[in-house]
Amino acid sequence: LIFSLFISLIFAQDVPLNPVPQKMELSGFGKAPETFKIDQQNTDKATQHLIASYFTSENTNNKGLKIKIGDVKDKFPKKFLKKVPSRAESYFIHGNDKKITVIGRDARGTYYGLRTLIDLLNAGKTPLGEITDYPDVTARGVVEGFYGTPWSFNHRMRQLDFYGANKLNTYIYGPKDDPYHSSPNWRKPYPEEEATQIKKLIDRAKLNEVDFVWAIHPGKDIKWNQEDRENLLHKFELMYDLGVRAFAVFFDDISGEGTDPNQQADLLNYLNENFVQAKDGVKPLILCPTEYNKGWSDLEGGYLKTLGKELDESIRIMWTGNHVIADIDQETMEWINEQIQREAFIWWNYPVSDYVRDHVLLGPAYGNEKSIANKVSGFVSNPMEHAEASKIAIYGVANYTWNMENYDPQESWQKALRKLMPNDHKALEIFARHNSDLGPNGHRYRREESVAFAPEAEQFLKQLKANGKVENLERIRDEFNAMLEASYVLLNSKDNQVLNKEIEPWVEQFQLTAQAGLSTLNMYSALKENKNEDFEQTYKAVKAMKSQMYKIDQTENQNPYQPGIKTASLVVTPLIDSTFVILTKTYNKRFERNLPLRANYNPHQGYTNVAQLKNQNVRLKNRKLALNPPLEVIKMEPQAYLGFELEKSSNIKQVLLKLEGLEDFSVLNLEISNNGTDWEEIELNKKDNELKVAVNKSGKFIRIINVSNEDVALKIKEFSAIIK
Ligand SMILES: CNC(=O)C[C@@H]1[C@H](O)[C@H](O)[C@@H](CO)N1CCCc1ccc(F)cc1
Repeated sequence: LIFSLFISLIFAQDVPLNPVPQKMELSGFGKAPETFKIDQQNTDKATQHLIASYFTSENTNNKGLKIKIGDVKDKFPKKFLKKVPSRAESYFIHGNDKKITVIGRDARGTYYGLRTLIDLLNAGKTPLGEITDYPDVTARGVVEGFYGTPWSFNHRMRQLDFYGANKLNTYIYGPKDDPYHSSPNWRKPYPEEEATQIKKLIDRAKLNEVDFVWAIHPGKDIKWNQEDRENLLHKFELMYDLGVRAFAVFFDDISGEGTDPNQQADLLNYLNENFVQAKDGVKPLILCPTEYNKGWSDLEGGYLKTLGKELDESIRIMWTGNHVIADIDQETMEWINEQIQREAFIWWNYPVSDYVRDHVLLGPAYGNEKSIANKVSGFVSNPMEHAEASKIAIYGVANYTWNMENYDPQESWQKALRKLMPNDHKALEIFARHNSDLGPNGHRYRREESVAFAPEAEQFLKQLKANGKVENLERIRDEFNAMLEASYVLLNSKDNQVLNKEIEPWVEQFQLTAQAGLSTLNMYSALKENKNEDFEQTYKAVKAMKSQMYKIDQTENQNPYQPGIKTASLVVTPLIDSTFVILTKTYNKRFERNLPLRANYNPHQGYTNVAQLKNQNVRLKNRKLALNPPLEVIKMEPQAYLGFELEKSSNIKQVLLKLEGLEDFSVLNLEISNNGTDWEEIELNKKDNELKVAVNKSGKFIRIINVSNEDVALKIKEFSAIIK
């Protein structure tokens, strides 16, 4: 065993076998010859296609190294046949300098054996000895189940090829925003064009030994009656006619009638009897329950217990873990499997980013325990809307689900980067290691980021705050330089234009971040040498970079949820912003200057004569300019005012005001102005303290002003302006 482990270690470093096989007893490798002679037994279409695509007239002839490939039903030496593991999709390879034998337990096993052999041949090697291999998890792959722009047809075709190459066998089609998957059109057939595309996807899936699972999401408006039962059956028939042979029913993220577990179970059992069992070649049904995580399950209600009791045992039940976004451990599985009386089918909500859309999640796929292989009936990843970038995590899931106990997140991550960008993987690594955390979010799910750099950043800030001098300036500068250079290599790389297109805005933002970092370090040096002109010059440069970043953040990736482009948000960006403020504060104090401290660029300022609110921050998000609501009570003397100064005169669409603690609202006027001296009052219905005022006038200044001759005390819950 030690020996075979030793070999597998060499293997792991030396030949990126996707994924790492379970067991290899090799005396080493042969040098792959120029030509081969293929002797294939009754292989299936996918294997024939793979053979034809790799062994061409270029590299096959009668004198070539023999490769005999087939499955356990074919004629092979007994001593080999008995070595083929009994599990589905397993294979056995024997190689010496005369001949290579590949035997699959079944068609898919043969295909995977050939994939492993081709990985070796691509590395110029042949196996000398034996490889015995099988998947740890039955269903392995991806559920396209996110909110946002569904993947394109071309991206899906690429994904299926990636799954075939990495032994993933499941792709569940369930994009939340596809109207024919969900309400209102789940009852309707796909239009001609989409139907044709689905047919092509199914054929491509077959050629990659991937089950294309078509999911329906009827729960928002399903009626528990015969009509809708027929509607669902009819839609499944239509999808069957397109070639779908695996089906799922999602009841997640719904409320109302559709959530009834007895009705859900009856429907699924009905579909199972009248469709799955009635037709040939259809895989077991998959259900995504309404209570799909422990945080949302109401035990007294008995929802999960009901499903566990009522649902035919062949039907898989999906589960995201102890929370909507959660990593999976032993305890998670023991709890849910007991509830539903079967092994749950894991829906891992990573690297999905539809709740942190301004971030890309490019880090290692880590956090799931390695002891759960026989506790799950499936493990699929819900990815980002950025299909190509999601491959980094998906590659990790491929390794994790095939050979779980040997899974190494870091090693898989490095291999994935090389798969995606064979030449410029180093640049991608530098970019990816600073683009992996999600930032603060409602699910409180976080990832490591800038791991190696974080201690340096911490030390730098600590010393800068303590005594204005730092010892690791060079190491910080090196990282910013590496980031800058990586951004140019990435933007210029020909390795993977599809990936480039997806991450380009983030790479541009990353480039500006690196430049802002380097210039902030120049501010540090200029301050230390009292080169005040240099300091102010490089200060201006940083502000200029920040305004460019702001423009990217306001124009790219605009969506109603988390618009914009955030990069390196956990360690690098905070380091730069904090350093910038500390240095500017020090400079202002030392030389009696008052350079604005705000690191982050915002063209609009607060505008007030209330001392309390001098530096009250204003936030611009998606055309909405909001005052960060001050928590304390504000005292406004007569003629005191509070509001905004815009970068330039703009159309002010609407003003929103939520105030508290005001008896008589008439003391305040809402006014706008183009020059800060001539003010125009905007009519307010001064009775309620929650106001949405349509303005639709252009102005550069917006304010509320105390027009009485009494002091006014009030609390501002919201004061914002919609600018178009
Ligand atoms: C297994 N099914 C899911 O995970 C459903 C959805 C989508 O798949 C989405 O991609 C994912 C992560 O954002 N889930 C979160 C949904 C949380 C949510 C839903 C409704 C709310 F009101 C608040 C949060």
